[in-house]
Amino acid sequence: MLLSLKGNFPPAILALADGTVFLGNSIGAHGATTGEVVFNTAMTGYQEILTDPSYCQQIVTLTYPHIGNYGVNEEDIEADKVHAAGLIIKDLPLLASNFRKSATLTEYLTRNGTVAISGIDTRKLTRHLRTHGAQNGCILGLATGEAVSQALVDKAVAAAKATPSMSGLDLAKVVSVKETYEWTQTEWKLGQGYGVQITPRFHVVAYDYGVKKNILRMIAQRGARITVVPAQTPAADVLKLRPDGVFLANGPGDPEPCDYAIAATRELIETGIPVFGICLGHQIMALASGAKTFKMKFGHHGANHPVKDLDNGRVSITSQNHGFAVDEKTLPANLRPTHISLFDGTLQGLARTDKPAFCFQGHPEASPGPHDIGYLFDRFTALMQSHKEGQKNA
Ligand SMILES: NC(=O)CC[C@H](N)C(=O)O
Repeated sequence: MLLSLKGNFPPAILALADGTVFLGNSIGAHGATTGEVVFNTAMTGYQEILTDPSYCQQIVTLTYPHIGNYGVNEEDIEADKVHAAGLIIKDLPLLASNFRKSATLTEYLTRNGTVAISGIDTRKLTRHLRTHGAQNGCILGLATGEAVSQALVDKAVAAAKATPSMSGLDLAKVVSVKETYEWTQTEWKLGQGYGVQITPRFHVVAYDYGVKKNILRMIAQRGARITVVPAQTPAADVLKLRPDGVFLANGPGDPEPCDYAIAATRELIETGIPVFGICLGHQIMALASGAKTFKMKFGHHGANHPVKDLDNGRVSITSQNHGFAVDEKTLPANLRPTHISLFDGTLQGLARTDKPAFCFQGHPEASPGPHDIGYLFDRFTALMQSHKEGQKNA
């Protein structure tokens, strides 16, 4: 087998469950990893992508060809560790440079125990996934001095085939925080770093199904102190905290088996407290309202997805990361579509017609990605403001 070694990196094998095999170099931890192989088309933001808890048990292929050129830093993290099950890239530049750089991508992957492969024809792999759908895979990162053999290739294919399907997997409770905590950090500013919310106007309870830090920062930035609670917290415990609004986070896995989250959300929406859901939170809100979700062929993962706001016709370029979607045909009468994807027409946003509750399938916190749809956080703040005023006048 032909294999070009670059920068003394040992060989690595990428195998898909259908038996397709790619050879490359191991640029992270040595060992084996398995997961659903998905592709993300964002040009920047690999550190945010790797640390997004929604990628738990997924191996991410980045279609942008140069990954690692600005290294990693201590600030651009969406969780305290890498959650992606593995990384597949085309080219790892041997020089990484940025004023905030604290380590190289390889050092970071190795430190986090993340198996990663470079030198892959990611264009070919992505076309394969687009044609045949997302499928499970295995990366085998060999140790220095180890050689690729047919036995190792067979082992990688067998591991890919043995990986359980993402459908039916409840991973929200796996990645969720186990204890409640308070959050006050606000958005990052050049020269200042992250800020702190010291004069909150609202109290938000955020369900952690695998929450990205930048979502919490954007809510805090708009005047909220946040209590983050574990995924399985019952609605009654949340109500005891007397929130002005409830946030349902993004998260990994299939939304359908998250029965505890669906039940709690149904109860909370009924109380009339403003509720805002993002991604998995959007799917949970839809399920709690009586709609159904389905597994998409290869999902949406990128930072350039056009989404149309059906209320005003405005098109936003958005960040996306989901493999499931809400089925428009199953929407009950009190759930109205607010946004659709201009790539494939799937549902991107919903609002309850009878309660102050709305949700978005993409990622308005845009970390990484364009900030076009950040107005949804303002919508949540406005709902909390009028709810508070309504309570005062009642
Ligand atoms: N980013 C997310 O919250 C993803 C939601 C869900 N796990 C999906 O793949 O559709």
